[in-house]
Amino acid sequence: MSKLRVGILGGTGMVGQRFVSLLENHPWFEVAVIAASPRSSGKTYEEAVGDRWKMTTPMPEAVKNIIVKNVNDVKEVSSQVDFVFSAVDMTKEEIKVIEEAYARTETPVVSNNSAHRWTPDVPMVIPELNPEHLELIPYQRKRLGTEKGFIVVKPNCSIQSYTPALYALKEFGPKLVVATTYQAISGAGKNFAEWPEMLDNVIPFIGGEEEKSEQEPLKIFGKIVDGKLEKAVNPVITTQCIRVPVSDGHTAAIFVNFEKKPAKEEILKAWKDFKGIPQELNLPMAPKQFIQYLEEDNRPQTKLDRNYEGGMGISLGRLREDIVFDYKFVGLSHNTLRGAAGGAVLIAELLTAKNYITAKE
Ligand SMILES: N[C@@H](CC=O)C(=O)O
Repeated sequence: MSKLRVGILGGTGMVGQRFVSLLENHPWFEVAVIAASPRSSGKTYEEAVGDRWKMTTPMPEAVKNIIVKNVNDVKEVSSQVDFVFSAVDMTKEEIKVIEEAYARTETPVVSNNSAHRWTPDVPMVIPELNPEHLELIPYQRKRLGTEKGFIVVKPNCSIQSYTPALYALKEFGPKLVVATTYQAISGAGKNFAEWPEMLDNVIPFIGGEEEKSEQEPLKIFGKIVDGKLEKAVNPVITTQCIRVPVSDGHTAAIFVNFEKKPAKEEILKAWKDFKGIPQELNLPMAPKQFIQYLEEDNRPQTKLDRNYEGGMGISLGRLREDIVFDYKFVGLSHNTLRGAAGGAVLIAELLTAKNYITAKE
């Protein structure tokens, strides 16, 4: 089969660059269009990014001479792609409007943005956890008046270091969770050269992050009722989100109470055995082993473990009983791979495998 033609909206920013890197040599997808702000349009991708290339691997040759298009030229961009990834940098309201405009041109949109995460008929998906939420797509298409176009979003990066671990323990009814996240500076789209204040420093505030970290897992745990996603009531989650001087990798320290307290061995087995459709279908970006548990007391560590399974796996450690809660443990996930562009590419692979994304005639 020939590759599907992909557009990257907001291709010059950090997440956009991550999409460009991940799609180099992708077996199913190829970058056909890169779109960005009017400021960048008309320039080659190499010129538009200039010295702001933040990936550790070089810019792929195949994209250097692509002429960047204006992201607001929805019809023109849509006419040249089968679907788009959205990493646009606009206000929430503008993002809502532009992502729907793309969907209405019969172009599926896989978004890294938060704007549509609470739109009731827009699935917010971690492919291993809640692929059944894609069943919202026909309802959404009906609202949009489309046959093929729709929007699917991925959740915030912060929740990925603990939500899979809790979801894998669903049978024991996780009911109360306290999570403190230690978030890398790439989550703010920055590196140390651009944010020297972060060296030797910790900042105890990330705007809007605690609300997302508490609420978004409940949509993932939720169920579809009458074509709308109804969020779950449990687990009740309270968080503190802290920016730490780490380049990549979000860590979370978790305390949890269950309806039925499992034995430690049951938890370890549930994590080890947990897999989803991406593993069953052997999707190109899917980690073979989604969750790894590290026995050493000093793991997981960002430097050693963030790239586990190409940055798409979750690393857990330090599981032990607690004197206040049933258990506590530590989780780690790569925030710009599993937590951002990698998670979105995996969603697009799942959508393709399930025929929600197909080549335009
Ligand atoms: N908001 C997060 C980025 C994840 O999507 C952060 O600031 O780390």
